[in-house]
Amino acid sequence: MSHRDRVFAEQQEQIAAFAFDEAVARVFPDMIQRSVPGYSMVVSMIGLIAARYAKEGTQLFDLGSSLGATAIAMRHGVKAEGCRIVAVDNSEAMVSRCREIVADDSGRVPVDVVCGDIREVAIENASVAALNFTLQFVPVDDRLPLLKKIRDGLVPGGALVLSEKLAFPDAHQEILDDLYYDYKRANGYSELEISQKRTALENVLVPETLSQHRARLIEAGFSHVVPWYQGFNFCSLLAVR
Ligand SMILES: C[S@@+](CC[C@H](N)C(=O)[O-])C[C@H]1O[C@@H](n2cnc3c(N)ncnc32)[C@H](O)[C@@H]1O
Ligand SMILES: O=C(O)C(=O)C[C@]1(C(=O)O)C=C[C@@H](O)C=C1
Repeated sequence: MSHRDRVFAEQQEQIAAFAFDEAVARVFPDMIQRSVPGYSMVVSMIGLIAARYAKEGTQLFDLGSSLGATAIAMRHGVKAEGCRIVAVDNSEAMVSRCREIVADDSGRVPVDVVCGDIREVAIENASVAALNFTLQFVPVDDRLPLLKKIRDGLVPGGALVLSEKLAFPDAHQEILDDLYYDYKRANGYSELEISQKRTALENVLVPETLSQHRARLIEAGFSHVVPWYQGFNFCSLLAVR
């Protein structure tokens, strides 16, 4: 059941740092759908990417899986035999709900839902990995080691999908921010909700520019970095080993 996101609807005296806690997990499908332009489309396209890149007998990783939407899209996309999906998140509230959602889903590919830190989990024999709006929450200094680990765990020709909120170096920032807040208003968020969530996300969600992402993926050892989606200030890149 999807509950309406009212997490920032009431005036808060002190705005705590944004966390993927029980209150957020409860409303997450509604929150992310109303907050990330193109979210559903990106998730379903990851199903197509998984169909193309998954190789027989390999693992697919959904890193920062929340309620498992991306893992489930991969599960229904994969055509190769003998694959297994590993969904990892360090929020217990997300993981316990994710396990129920995965159990209720009809897909046949095995999905392991792991409660853990993606910086610590072993990535091996992988043909596909997704960081779908997750890397932006990882401390900046930990991003390159994480991407190197993913790159090293991918089989040759394997792919990473990296979806992120972007920062822009110039006037594009204001143009896209204005449109992004219009998107939130059009989805029923009030000015109070928009501004309180913005404060809560400061220093928690740290966006970087497209060129920073591209340079770091190349430094991590990926051969090709292909931007395939942008909706206002949100994008998705396909990085191929
Ligand atoms: C925006 S949500 C991801 C949405 C999800 N990938 C999807 O497609 O629906 C970010 C998730 O990353 C998780 N996360 C952030 N840092 C993490 C870390 N270091 N290890 C594991 N999970 C992390 C959060 O708990 C949260 O559930
Ligand atoms: O609401 C915002 O401002 C966002 O940046 C969206 C965003 C995200 O990109 O992850 C932030 C937190 C929630 O996980 C859902 C969406």
